[in-house]
Amino acid sequence: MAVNLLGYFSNDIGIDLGTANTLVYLKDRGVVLREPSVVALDTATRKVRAVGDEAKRMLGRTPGNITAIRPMKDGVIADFDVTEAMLRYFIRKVSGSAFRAPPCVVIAIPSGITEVEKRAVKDSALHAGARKVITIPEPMAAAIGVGLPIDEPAANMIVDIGGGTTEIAIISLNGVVFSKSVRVAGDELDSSIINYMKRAYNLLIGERTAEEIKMRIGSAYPLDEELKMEVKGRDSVAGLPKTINITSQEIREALSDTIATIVDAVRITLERCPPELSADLVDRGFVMAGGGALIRGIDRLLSDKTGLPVTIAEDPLSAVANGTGDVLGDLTWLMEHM
Ligand SMILES: Nc1ncnc2c1ncn2[C@@H]1O[C@H](COP(=O)(O)OP(=O)(O)OP(=O)(O)O)[C@@H](O)[C@H]1O
Repeated sequence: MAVNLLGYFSNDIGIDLGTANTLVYLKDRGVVLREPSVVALDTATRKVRAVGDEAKRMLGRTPGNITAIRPMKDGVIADFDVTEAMLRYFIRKVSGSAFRAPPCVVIAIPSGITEVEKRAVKDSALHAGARKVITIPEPMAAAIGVGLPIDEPAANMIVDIGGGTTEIAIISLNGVVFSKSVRVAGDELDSSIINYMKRAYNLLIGERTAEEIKMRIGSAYPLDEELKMEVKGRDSVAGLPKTINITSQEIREALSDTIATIVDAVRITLERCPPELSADLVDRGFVMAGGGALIRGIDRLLSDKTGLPVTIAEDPLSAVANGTGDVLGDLTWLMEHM
């Protein structure tokens, strides 16, 4: 067991409390938990029936007495009690009986969050069993997690496309020079697919099917080899189950408006960048993180639209969690800089 800089024996943890997924990083061990941020509740008593993977399988498939919800919506806490129950479940799951003392928890939060929302996240973690809670802005954690040299007097730019929010930041000398957070990301892409299927084929599909379509054939840029997929849902007119075949070209078109919003946010960030830092970005470009970085061709599209080199992080889904884990080793740095 490690001794941290505050002098306690602990198994301190870092948490990426995401709208889509929650990741927990255990000090000296790495990412030990990666589960959907979903909770299934008993509709009448609001008692928690399942959390994480098990609850996600229930989304859209629950009988009347169970409700499966995502307590973090659009990058903020939509349901405090349920978020707290979820955090408690995850913290207990990674700690088991291993913690001799309650852990110090570093939580990454969206940069656009209000003070009230920030307080709510901290309180949830404290009630969930943390000894001390320190928050770090998501893009800062992502930049650290992908290994950008944020302490240098030079522009380090990160674009993190998550489930509920896209976070863009330019960091220099351990500080955020400019950041932008838009509540448009993976979930909005799923909604675009749901709307398209309804409009074009009278086919009603659920969130999980839309996400699967996005992952299997979604793209932001023409593909060398276009893809096809069979989709099942309910015909909104006949009311019966129906199967149709769709192409990646159609889905690209369906996603285009939402992707354009993300591109605009990146451009606005670049327009606000001080000139010396803009000059750095010409060569250094920016790094993409978050699950949205895995949309085929998004790096190419952003590179075309900005004229900058774009790199996708090696493991984009773990970037924020890895960043919270990296700073666990130096909590005094974190307290001085956050
Ligand atoms: N291969 C893939 N292709 C396209 N999208 C993907 C892929 N894998 C994951 N995603 C999407 O990435 C999103 C989740 O990313 P991530 O886990 O980084 O978000 P989060 O941290 O939970 O959300 P936020 O940062 O908004 O709080 C989901 O919308 C998911 O559908």
